[in-house]
Amino acid sequence: MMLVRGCSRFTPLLSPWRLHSWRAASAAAAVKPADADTEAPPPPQHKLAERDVQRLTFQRNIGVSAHIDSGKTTLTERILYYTGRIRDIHEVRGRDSVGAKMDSMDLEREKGITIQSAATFCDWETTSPIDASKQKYAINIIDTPGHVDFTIEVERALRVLDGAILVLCAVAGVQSQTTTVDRQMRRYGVPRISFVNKMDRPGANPWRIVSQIRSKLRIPAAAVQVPIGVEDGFKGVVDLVYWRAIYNEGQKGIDVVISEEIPADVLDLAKQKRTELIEQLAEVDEEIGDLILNDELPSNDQLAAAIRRSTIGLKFSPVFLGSAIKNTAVQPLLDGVCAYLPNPSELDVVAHDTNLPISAPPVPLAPAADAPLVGLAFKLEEGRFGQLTYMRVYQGSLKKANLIYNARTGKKVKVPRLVRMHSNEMEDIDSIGPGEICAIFGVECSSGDTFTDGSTSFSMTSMFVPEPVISLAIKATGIETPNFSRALNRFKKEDPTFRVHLDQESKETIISGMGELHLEIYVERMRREYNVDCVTGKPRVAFRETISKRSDFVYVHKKQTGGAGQYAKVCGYIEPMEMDPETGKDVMFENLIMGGTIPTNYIPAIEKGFYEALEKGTLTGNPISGVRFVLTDGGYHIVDSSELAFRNATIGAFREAFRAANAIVLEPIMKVEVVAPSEFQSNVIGGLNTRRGTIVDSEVRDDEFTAIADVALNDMFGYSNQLRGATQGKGEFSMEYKTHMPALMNLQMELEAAYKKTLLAKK
Ligand SMILES: Nc1nc2c(ncn2[C@@H]2O[C@H](COP(=O)(O)OP(=O)(O)OP(=O)(O)O)[C@@H](O)[C@H]2O)c(=O)[nH]1
Repeated sequence: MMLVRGCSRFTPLLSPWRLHSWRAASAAAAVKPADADTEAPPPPQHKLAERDVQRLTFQRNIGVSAHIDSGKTTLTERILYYTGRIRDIHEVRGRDSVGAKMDSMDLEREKGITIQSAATFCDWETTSPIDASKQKYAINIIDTPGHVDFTIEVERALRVLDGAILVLCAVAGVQSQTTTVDRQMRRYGVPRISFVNKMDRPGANPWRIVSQIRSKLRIPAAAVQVPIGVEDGFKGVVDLVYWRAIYNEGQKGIDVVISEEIPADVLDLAKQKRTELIEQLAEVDEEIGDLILNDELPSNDQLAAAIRRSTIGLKFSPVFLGSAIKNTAVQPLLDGVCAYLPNPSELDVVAHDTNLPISAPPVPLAPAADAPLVGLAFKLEEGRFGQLTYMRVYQGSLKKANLIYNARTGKKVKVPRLVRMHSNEMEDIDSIGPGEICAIFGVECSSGDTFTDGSTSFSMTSMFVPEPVISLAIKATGIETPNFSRALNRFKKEDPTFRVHLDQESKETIISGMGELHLEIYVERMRREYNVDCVTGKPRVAFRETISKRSDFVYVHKKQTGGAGQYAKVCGYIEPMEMDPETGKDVMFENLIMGGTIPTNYIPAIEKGFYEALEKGTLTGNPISGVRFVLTDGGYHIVDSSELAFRNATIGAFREAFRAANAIVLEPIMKVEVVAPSEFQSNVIGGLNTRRGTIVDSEVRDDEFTAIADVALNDMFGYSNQLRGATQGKGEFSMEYKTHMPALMNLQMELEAAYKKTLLAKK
């Protein structure tokens, strides 16, 4: 046996090499799936210099994503330890009460869940024979939450990452949140390697998981390793590509031991699985396909190259196996990150030139250091030193004290401080190159803003933001201090899925979000971070209203009451609008007026009026979505027209047109996953049926079964109690937002009647 790595446990934080090597993710959003029918963008305008290529080749920007409790944080902790980034391993909910590095919030450590994504970076020298250079790879990692209530954290991480590790439990396999993460990875075109964790658990079965990846996630996949030992006896893996056995030894598995000798008891299985790997690749990779047709076998390097090509091409996912908690086979996974996931220059990233019409083709960006700067602010955090803005630099370089321009607002700002993040710690830096992630202080902006050096008008598409599904009335106990609104404003700014509004009728502050846990965490953070104790009302479903047909309007707002009058005329139509799958946006204002029938300085007031009208539908008082407002004509009066008059005219016009457009109520539909012992299957299915659930999938394995159903959120209140009763407390469920659907007519009528009653009571 040969001892390959007795890795130094701790590398100094500020190694000179690392100072220049922290890289980060790319606008994977721009990566088109292999079979996309859209035309490929033209090649980037800026060529990469040799030193760009050198730097980027050894750069990886990855996310770790999965269903709740799959072991993402535990895995990331090992990665940081083996790469020398942290001195010791601390467990999630560990007995030492320190907690994992990436769960830095007190609440995360107490609850043992990840709430916010955390970024860090490390270096890795791969053991893979393909890489003879022995140069270390710089890996930026974002650990994301698994709980669906914090899905925006996954969304924004994947928006700016180049590749991902999809973690799956070796027993539970593909779970509901795995399919959500899968969808998010597809949305942003992020190549992924799969990691079947918890191989030490009784009942671990990687082959079932591989087949689930193929059938449920519909991506060709094959194991690139087979396990040596099972469950408690799991002690290493056979690398099927380079045909070697890999074990962990030493303190917490720090030493990687590689042997050419494949243990006799797994030899047949390894041969069979290597053949399966080649067959799967032959389906998606031409070179391997041709070799097989000619009855030839690929060399190890050919096999590795094909895995890399097809993974980056989004046609394949190589599957790795391991046990993070038992410190087994994590290092080979890191080798896999370097070998099979792309570097920032291998992805097509585009921006839109805002000087050109929307229909103009996008402009390709290149991660060249001397190209004009293009960066995307993807996450905001309020810190002790002001706003901390996480930014991915896609093109050009960002330097401390530089002036940068916000493409949305046109504002010019100076970069006062530039840092790299290691969970909650920061490292000051002077500049950062393309393909990297950094954070800047003291720059006011919104999440999703693009920054440039002012020489271009480029703007990048933002991320997908799902609509809230649940809301609560909230108020401070005792006298309300300024901290109450300060906290709400901060949370609203940091998290686009957290909304706050004042209900004009009840005068209550209403907070909305992605689930009860999401809102609960914010209420708790108000108490801890702002010293504001709050009482909350009962959770309410976030219903919405929409229209089902086009409706034209010609509306004159006219008031003559003595003094200055008000006059404004707006003409146009509203029509149903589908959600943009890239951004989640489903409302739009369009101005088609030509020839100045309304002076251009009144158009923003009309747009504002439209967005104001969307806040409250006339049926049930819920927000309106799925509407395009098109302004085609209008009229004004030289003296009596004003911004206020046009705003009021728009609100009046919209309300009138809305009533005529067959307005309906929409309710959130949730994807509910229930896991329980098989003996309770009929109880559980019966329970879901009584809640008008539609069973979309079910699976029985060993003594356990899983049912997945679509159920209206309104019908889910009290489900945990019912499930407990139906399964003697042994059933578990999770749910996540799927879509909004028209509510049944009787529910709509009920909601309308209740709303009318509150309106009447106010009069
Ligand atoms: N048996 C076993 N348990 C593991 C393994 N990895 C993690 N766990 C346990 O699984 C639980 C969840 O681990 P985490 O690392 O918090 O999982 P996570 O995916 O980061 O969790 P969230 O971010 O809250 O979704 C913890 O109790 C871990 O100790 C493993 O390889 N084997």
